[in-house]
Amino acid sequence: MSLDLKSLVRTIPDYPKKGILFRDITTLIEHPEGFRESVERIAATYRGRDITHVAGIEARGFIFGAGVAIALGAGFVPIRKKGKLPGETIGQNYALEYGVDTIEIHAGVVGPEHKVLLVDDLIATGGTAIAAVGLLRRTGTVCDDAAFVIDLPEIGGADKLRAEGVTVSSLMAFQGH
Ligand SMILES: O=P(O)(O)OC[C@H]1O[C@H](OP(=O)(O)OP(=O)(O)O)[C@H](O)[C@@H]1O
Ligand SMILES: Nc1ncnc2[nH]cnc12
Repeated sequence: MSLDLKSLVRTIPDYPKKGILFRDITTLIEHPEGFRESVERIAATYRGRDITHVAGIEARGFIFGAGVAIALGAGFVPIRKKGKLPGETIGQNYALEYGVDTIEIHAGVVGPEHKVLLVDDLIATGGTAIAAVGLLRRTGTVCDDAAFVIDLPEIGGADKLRAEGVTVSSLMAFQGH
């Protein structure tokens, strides 16, 4: 029987720094089979789809995105928080469930000839993912697919991302936030 990945995610009530029901993926990635199977299940959905690059959002999106990129034989594009990338960047502001931030990518890395899959650990309001897709699309690249380990559907971010013309997949959903 396949592994119950959802049971490997830890829930932290009233996470003190952020005041929300925090869905913690560290317990999932600390589990060797849980981590491997999470990455493999995401990659299986996108095999044969000509994905040239996986874009992962700092920090937790790096963990899953890098694994999916290797599994698909794609390049990895780090989407970083402001001021972290060493080269010339383009950036996008966005609102979080708990604050505001800016994400950046290196300029000139992806363009119209590329097909990018966005990967992150979790979608809540969708603010981060919508900003990431918008940023990638500003380069002219095709970014019509996004994969998440966790969806919080009551918050509605995945539906907002779908309204942007993005096909969204997730490995599990949690009610309550
Ligand atoms: O759908 P949203 O409401 O935008 O929230 C989801 C984002 O929030 C978390 O990242 P966070 O910015 O906390 O960064 P971290 O990965 O560095 O902890 C999570 O990893 C997603 O990237
Ligand atoms: N509820 C949540 N749990 C973990 N990470 C998050 N990022 C945004 N909302 C979150």
